[in-house]
Amino acid sequence: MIRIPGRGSLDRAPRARPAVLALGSNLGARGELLRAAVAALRATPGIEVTAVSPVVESIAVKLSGADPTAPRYLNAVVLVDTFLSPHGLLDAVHDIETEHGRTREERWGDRTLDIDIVDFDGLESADPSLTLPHPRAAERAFVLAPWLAVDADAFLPGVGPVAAQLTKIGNDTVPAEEVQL
Ligand SMILES: Nc1ncnc2c1ncn2[C@@H]1O[C@H](COP(=O)(O)OP(=O)(O)OP(=O)(O)O)[C@@H](O)[C@H]1O
Ligand SMILES: Nc1nc2c(c(=O)[nH]1)N=C(CO)CN2
Repeated sequence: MIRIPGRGSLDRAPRARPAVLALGSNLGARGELLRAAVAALRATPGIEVTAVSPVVESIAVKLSGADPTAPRYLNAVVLVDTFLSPHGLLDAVHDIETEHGRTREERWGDRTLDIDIVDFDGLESADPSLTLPHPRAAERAFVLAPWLAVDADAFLPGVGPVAAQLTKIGNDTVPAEEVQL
């Protein structure tokens, strides 16, 4: 069968899709690393950074629970519009992590830079290589609080409004006003 595209599809411009990225760092020059990550996102073809949240600080959560003896984290959320596919965006953020010294020895271990995809245009996916929305975002005030700060109407697919979810779990972050991204 020969498929003849309708006029609409020939004229339709590719659409940039919104995504929500969660950034974290608890090793090295944490603020500098987050700033460098935002610059790298801005420099990536196919990504437009539309908002950068305030920075928050919190105790490191390890697999064994909150660990006050580990270096504290700085976290922020970056909103983007992107022409990349979900996996294309994941590859791009992995490249940025690697360029900034990220190593993977231990699950939830200390790290120079972590960038997670919290939401990609409301998609839901159970693919382990890219689960959407991020399966642990709803339990992380260090994700929800900065996200809410840049989008009062933020909504987590399958969960609901971020404002209500943050009230439910409690906000254990503190503002890190001295760090500007
Ligand atoms: N939404 C997502 N965002 C980022 N990575 C994801 C996502 N869903 C699945 N992954 C996969 O998770 C793998 C491990 O990611 P990473 O090392 O950042 O985990 P982590 O930060 O230690 O833990 P967590 O996923 O709980 O934040 C990645 O290689 C990636 O393929
Ligand atoms: N406070 C805090 N704890 C964490 C964080 C994080 O970003 N902030 N990230 C983790 C794995 O992604 C594990 N624990």
